[in-house]
Amino acid sequence: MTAETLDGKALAATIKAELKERVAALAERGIVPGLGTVLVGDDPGSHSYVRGKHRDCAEVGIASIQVELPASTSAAELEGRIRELNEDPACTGFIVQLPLPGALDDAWALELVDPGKDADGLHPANLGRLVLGEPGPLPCTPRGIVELLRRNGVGLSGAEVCVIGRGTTVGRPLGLLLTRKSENATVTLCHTGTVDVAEHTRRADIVVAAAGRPRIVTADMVKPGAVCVDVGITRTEAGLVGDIDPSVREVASWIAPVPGGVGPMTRAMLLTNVVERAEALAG
Ligand SMILES: Nc1nc2c(c(=O)[nH]1)N[C@@H](CN(C=O)c1ccc(C(=O)N[C@@H](CCC(=O)O)C(=O)O)cc1)CN2
Repeated sequence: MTAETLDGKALAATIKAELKERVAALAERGIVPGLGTVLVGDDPGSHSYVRGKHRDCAEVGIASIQVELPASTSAAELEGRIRELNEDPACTGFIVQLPLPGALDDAWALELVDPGKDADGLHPANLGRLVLGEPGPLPCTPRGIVELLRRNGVGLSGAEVCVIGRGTTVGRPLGLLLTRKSENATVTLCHTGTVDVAEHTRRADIVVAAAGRPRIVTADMVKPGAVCVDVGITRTEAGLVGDIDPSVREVASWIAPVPGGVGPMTRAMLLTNVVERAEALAG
């Protein structure tokens, strides 16, 4: 078997075209959604992701507000810039690009964001809404994974899903999202304390690898016909390497690759959160 590709790049382009129409409809009512980004430090990956987010905004007609700060930024200064965006009427939603450098604490910064402007769905109040099954912005990567599977006809209800990685942006919220009644999957969340990861992945209909450890999922760990979603990105001299070994293609039915799978969907879901919020504000 050679796995078919879950093409996140193509799907993200379709979603952006859909959003462009919704943004045009808002513009006719005099409403322009505005996405703010707060980028601290000089990590090349973070800079590239934020540039991509603003390119996407331009493509669909969302206004961009960019705050760029040096790695030496103090907690007080960062807090001030976040509070400015909370108050800025042109900014309908914003994100703090993670991870923050040095001693700046990710969780502390996320908590400063007005939950009503939390375009990433990572504020504790919005994660709480996810736990309770209440409406609110959803974390972009988990939402992108669910959308990628759904729009390709991969069934989630009743599926055994093994998620590797318990990080705040992907693994943990993905577990919450997949176990909602609307998704109805059974989730096993593996992490560094899991004794035998392969024992869990081999039982799974869907494996999501979000550990950020190159090629940790190999063909012998995957049930024939399973769907595999690669989220981990490691930059090497040879290029980007995912968490899923290329040999898995011979065993899986579908694979979301790195690059071109979940990454573009993360960006498309950020735009979706921004547009949905602007529509809700417009009434
Ligand atoms: N505030 C946030 N910080 C971070 C998030 C997040 O959702 N919110 N997720 C990641 C980084 N990220 C978005 O910010 C992100 C990661 C990867 C991609 C992407 O398009 N990847 C491409 C490869 C691009 C490349 O690296 O050359 C792909 O997989 O095809 C987009 C966004 C951590 N921080």
